[in-house]
Amino acid sequence: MAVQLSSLWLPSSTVSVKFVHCRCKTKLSPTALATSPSSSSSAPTIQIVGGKKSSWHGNSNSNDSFESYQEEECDWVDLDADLYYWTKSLRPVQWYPGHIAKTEKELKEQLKLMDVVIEVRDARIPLSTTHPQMDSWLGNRKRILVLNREDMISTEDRNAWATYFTRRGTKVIFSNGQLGMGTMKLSRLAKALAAGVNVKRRAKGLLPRPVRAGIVGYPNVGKSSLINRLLKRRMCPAAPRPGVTRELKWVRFGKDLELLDSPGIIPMRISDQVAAIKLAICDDIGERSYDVTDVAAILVQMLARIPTVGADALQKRYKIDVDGNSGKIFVQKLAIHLFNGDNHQAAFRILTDFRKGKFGWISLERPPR
Ligand SMILES: Nc1nc2c(ncn2[C@@H]2O[C@H](COP(=O)(O)OP(=O)(O)OP(=O)(O)O)[C@@H](O)[C@H]2O)c(=O)[nH]1
Repeated sequence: MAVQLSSLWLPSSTVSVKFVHCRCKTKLSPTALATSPSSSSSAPTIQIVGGKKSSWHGNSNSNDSFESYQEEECDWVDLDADLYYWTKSLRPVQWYPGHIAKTEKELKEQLKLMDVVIEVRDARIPLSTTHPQMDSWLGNRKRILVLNREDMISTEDRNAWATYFTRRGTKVIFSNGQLGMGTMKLSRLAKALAAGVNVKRRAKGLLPRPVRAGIVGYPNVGKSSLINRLLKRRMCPAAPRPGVTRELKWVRFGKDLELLDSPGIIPMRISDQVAAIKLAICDDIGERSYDVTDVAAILVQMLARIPTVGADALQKRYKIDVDGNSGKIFVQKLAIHLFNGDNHQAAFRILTDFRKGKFGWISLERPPR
């Protein structure tokens, strides 16, 4: 079943099926039992590893590494299953402003002109930041996958995703749209992939033309920043909120590459609400589409369970215990403690802290196995 799931690239919520086959070495925690839907079978132990280094490959002690690797994998599978239940009762997150509908239509037209398509995703949530229709839109078109915000995940996460995509035969580049890492490699790869275009043109007696590369992806994943970094000029509007780019725009990079910046597109209806909540946590969807308090509460519950963060990190930062594994109570307590009872402000603080990396370099997804 796990093989089927990974080959279908199903979103994390569906990975819960794998749990059935997983021989977890987890212990029951009374607090998690009281609140966690999946805990009726076994609730994972909250493992506090701390620091920036991800526990993806377990600790350095080789005797323990395989066991801890398996346990942590199980923790993640449990977490994905619980996330599904946590999000079930919430107001669905949906965001489809007018400019996205317009872009989707125009982009399909422009795709015909592209020699290569560069799909940008958020490295913290690579599975949740791909459009379900992307494969059908692109067909056999040459394609490069960029996992941007590489600075926001650990080296171990990066290696795990690199292995996962490489095994699937997908060309993947990690980039940093703020500092420009990966951009030169991206332009070289785009030109190399599309080199055949001018070979064909020459054979027909036509003059060579620049390679056309379209940059597509979800909102706020860093598409415009990547182009600006590559051009070393602010040619495309970029800002820390989704939906800044409103128009398709072709820009020229040197003599032989043309890039299309496009507004972020997401589906009209997001059926996977676990993915939607992750988009909200990572600020990859318009803020009006979700309840900040609900999203922050879920983030707290996630962070408490993520091996490299844990309840201790939350306690240390806010001086508040994660009681009964309830993120909502945590937000309310923080509101009383720091914001005169304003839950919205407290929730916003937690989300902002996560987005600024105050809890370390955290990927919210793991490659399916
Ligand atoms: N930490 C970090 N921030 C980044 C990175 N790339 C982009 N950003 C920031 O992310 C925010 C969004 O970047 P944009 O380039 O506007 O994203 P976009 O995909 O064009 O967004 P839309 O206009 O919604 O389509 C900006 O504040 C960037 O500075 C990165 O690699 N790391």
